[in-house]
Formats: sequence, structure tokens, C-alpha cells
Amino acid sequence: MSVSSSRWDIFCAVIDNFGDIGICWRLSRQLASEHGVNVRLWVDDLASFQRICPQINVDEMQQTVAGVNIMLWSARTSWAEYSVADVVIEALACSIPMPYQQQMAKHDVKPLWLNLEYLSAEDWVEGCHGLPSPQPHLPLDKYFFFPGFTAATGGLLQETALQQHAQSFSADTVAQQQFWQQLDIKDPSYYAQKISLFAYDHPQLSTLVNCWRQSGQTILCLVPEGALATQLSGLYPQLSISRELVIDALTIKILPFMPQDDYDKLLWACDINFVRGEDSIIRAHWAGKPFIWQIYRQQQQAHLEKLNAFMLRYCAQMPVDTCEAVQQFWLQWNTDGLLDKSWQKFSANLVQIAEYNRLWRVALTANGDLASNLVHFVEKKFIMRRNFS
Ligand SMILES: Cc1cn([C@H]2C[C@H](O)[C@@H](COP(=O)(O)OP(=O)(O)O[C@H]3O[C@@H](C)[C@H](O)[C@@H](O)[C@H]3O)O2)c(=O)[nH]c1=O
Repeated sequence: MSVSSSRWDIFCAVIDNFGDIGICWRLSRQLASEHGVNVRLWVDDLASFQRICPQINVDEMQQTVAGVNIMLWSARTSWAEYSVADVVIEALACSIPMPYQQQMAKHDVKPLWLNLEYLSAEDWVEGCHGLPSPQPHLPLDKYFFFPGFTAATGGLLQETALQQHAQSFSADTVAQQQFWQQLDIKDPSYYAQKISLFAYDHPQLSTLVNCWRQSGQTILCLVPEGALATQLSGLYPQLSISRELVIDALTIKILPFMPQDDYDKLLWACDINFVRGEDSIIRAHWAGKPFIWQIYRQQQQAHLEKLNAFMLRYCAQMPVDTCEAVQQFWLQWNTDGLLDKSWQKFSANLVQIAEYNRLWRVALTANGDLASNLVHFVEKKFIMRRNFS
């Protein structure tokens, strides 16, 4: 069997926020459009999906968007009605329904079952990527597939033409103008610095806002709807969605949540990007601007270990001063620290950070993109099966 004639089922359970569906949607679209794969995306929350992809009709149990068959995965899904796919992806720690697993086990040619894991820069990931995950109760092959930052992992999601699109956008003043108009920003050139601020909340947010107010340069801060926008509205009750608030040198605007592709444009159009979770941080990498990551919080501060692992990898080749500035601000942003002093240091290093990020992007791109690496992995398994059957 060839990959392009194969049928893939991707299962996505939306736990919280938009990262799960954001990742599954990107992957599904890319597999369909760039690899000719027949993808069925099973998702249990169409309302969250619609926020990042407005074409989704929340009342349809089955629909096709961008060449992907989107299926509502609910407790009432009658699995016996659907044939199992050739490749089954269990994304981001979800568990595929037991009746579907049983159907897989009954098949003559067993589907290839992949557990697409969460992103981590920790060292152990390389050792686990691609390993089989034994299923004592079912006669099925299941494998771990880990995204990651090195060539020994599955790499990161990136569409083949993404960087080309970003470059064209940066060179096209009309397209930029249209984008700012769409956001209802009248005179973008008035601002010396444009910052996109997508984050969870932060108890010391006002220390950063005050820094920007007093920075001596005009700053536009664009905040997508969500936790941080809500916190800002608490600090400044005059602030409401789509209305600008000007305080000293700083203009804040809360943006309505936008389609996923428009969010990329926001990252390309801003000078500094605050991102969060697992998906927007990767998009910030591709945008190549200075970025600040707020990692998804876990119990017992487990996320801080992951954050340190990432900072070690990302900053490994940075000049010492720049590295210190980045790590200090990132740590304050991910703990409850005051933000003013570390911001001043970070912002004094913006040129060096931007330069470094472009090199870091080249290094990551050389690892291959996740969808292509996944396809190669599946191809190899298909060939092995043919040879041993
Ligand atoms: C701000 C914005 C984001 N997006 C998209 C970009 C991303 O695909 C998605 C946001 O996802 P993330 O950046 O990952 O952040 P998140 O906080 O929404 O998602 C998180 O969810 C948890 C359950 C996961 O465990 C986390 O690891 C993380 O992925 O939303 C839009 O489409 N429009 C927007 O306006």
C-alpha cells in the first residue's frame, strides 16, 4: 500500500484551550494537501474548532473542509458504521474509543496505530521517538511518534510553503495594509513597536504594562480574546473588544479570535510575539521575530522542567548576554515574578534575538517537518510489512 492511497483517521479530544485542535487541524490539512492522504479527523468539540476555523458548522456531524473529512466524535458515535482506517493517529494523549480499537484488532490487515505525543525538548524524547508501544490485550502495532527540536525526533509542523508565504507578506505593503485594516488599525506606522500578546494570565501583568507605558516609544499591544485579555479588562475597565485604549505611549487593543491562518499573519506583522501552549510557539519560530513563550501550566510545576529543557536547547548557541536576558524574562513570565527589570534587559537585546531566531529557524527546518516525517515513518512501516508478509 502507498501512503497516498491510504486512509488515515486522526483522533482529537479537546481538553482545554485550542492547542489540541490547532495541532490536529494543521496536521490533517497538510497531510491532505501536500501528501494526498485521505484524512478523516475525529474531533469531540466542534465549537472550539470553529473558533480557529470559521467554516466549521457546529451542527454537522460530518463535513469536508480543506479536503479533510471532519467527523464529530461523540459518546453516541456508532463505530460499527465506520470502517477502520489504514493509519490511526491518537493525538496528544487522547484514547481512541474501545469499539474502534476492537474493530482494528479484527481486521485482516491491521492498521498502523500511532500515538502522536506532546511536544517536549527534554533529552529522553529522542530515545522514545518511534518505539513500539506494546498492546498486551490487542494484536496491534502501536508506535510513539514525538514532535521535537532535533533530527532524532519527528520534527515540528511546518507547511512546505509557509516561509515563502511569510516572506511574500513581509514584502507586500498592500497585503500588510489590508491586514491592519482588517484589524481596524488605522495607522500602523505610527507605532515604533507592535507586540502580539497571546498568553494565559499573569499576576504581575501590570508591571509589564507600566514598563510599556513609560518606554518613551509608541507601542501597540494586540491581545487576542482569552484569559489575558480578560485580565487586562479587569485592570482597565474601559478596555473592551475591538476598542483601543491609549495610556501614555501604549495603545492596547483586544482582538476577536481570528482564523488560524490570520493568526500567522499577526505573528509576521508584529515585531515581538508573546505565545503560549504548544502550537503558537512553533508558529512564532517560523515567524522569526523575537518571541516569549508561556508554557501550558501543569500540576506540581512539572511544566517548568519542560520550559528549562526548551530554554537550554534554544539558547545553546546564543551570546551569553542575550541568553541571560532571554532566560530571565522567560522565567519571570512563567512564574509569578515582577516583569519590569527583566523586560528592560530583554528589550535591549531585540536585535540580537531576532538575528539568532532566524538562524535557529534554519536549524529547525533542516530536521524536516512533522507531517513529512510522519509520512516517511508510515512508508517505512508499510515496506517492512510487505517484506515480512
Ligand atoms: C490567538 C489565536 C490563536 N489561534 C490558534 C493558534 C493555535 O493553533 C491555537 C492555540 O494553541 P496553543 O498555542 O497551543 O495554545 P493553547 O493554550 O490554546 O493550547 C494549549 O492547550 C492545552 C490543552 C495543551 O495541552 C497545551 O499544550 C496547549 O497546546 O489557536 C487562532 O487560530 N486564532 C487566534 O486568534
